[in-house]
Amino acid sequence: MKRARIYHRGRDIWVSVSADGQSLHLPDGSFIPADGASWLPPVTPGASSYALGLNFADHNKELGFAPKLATPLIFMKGGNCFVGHEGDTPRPADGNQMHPECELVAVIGRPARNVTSAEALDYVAGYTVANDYAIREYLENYYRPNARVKNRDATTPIGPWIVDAADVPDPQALAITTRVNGELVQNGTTADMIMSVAELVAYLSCHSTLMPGDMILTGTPQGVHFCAPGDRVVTEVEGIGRLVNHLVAG
Ligand SMILES: O=C(O)C/C(=C\C=C(/O)C(=O)O)C(=O)O
Repeated sequence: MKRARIYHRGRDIWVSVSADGQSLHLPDGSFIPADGASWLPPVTPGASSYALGLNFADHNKELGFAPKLATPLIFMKGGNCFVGHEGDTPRPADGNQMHPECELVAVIGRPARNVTSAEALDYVAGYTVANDYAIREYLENYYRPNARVKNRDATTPIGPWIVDAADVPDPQALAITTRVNGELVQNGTTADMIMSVAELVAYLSCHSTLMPGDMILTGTPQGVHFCAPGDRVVTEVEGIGRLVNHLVAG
């Protein structure tokens, strides 16, 4: 099953999505086409969002970092940075080195505190896709993790929907791709994550109680490709969803 959040007739509502992703089932029992819907980020208001940087050895290598960091690079995302499927993302005038980062996102389903990796996936309700844009000019001379880069308004497209965990037999066996104006610029797999989804849930749950709706962005594979206003950026995680975003001047 898939669930999405849309803006419909003046209301912010959660809907179920047909298996083929083509229609949305409204709470009143009626259906509307998915094409043309006003997609909102499938983020629960008040939930926390954690993100992991440098979780793929090939991406770390292209950026000049060690293949594996001594400690995981965790940062937080505020609600302001999310924008839904088919949304616009502003690229600042001095952000010539802005690049998309396709990521699998795990959504927590029940409170998790000090859970083990072996049991961690039982606490995951579902999965979605994020494009955690980075702006390299803003990263190079600043400490990490960096809110100036990673928490800008509407710079993290997410969605289109959340797929139930029951429909994702192995979150570590999914292709991750990004296409910019049709050109393939990222082509990885969740199999190459340094910390798996289960290890991340367990690790984070030792520091913070993870609550229903909390999200974990799990990092991106190699493929730094600078984008410009006017670009159509499509990030996709196999079996989860295809997220479309439009870069605009900002
Ligand atoms: O891009 C960097 O230099 C590292 C970084 C974030 C990286 C990711 O989001 C990622 O690898 O998925 C940072 O904030 O410093």
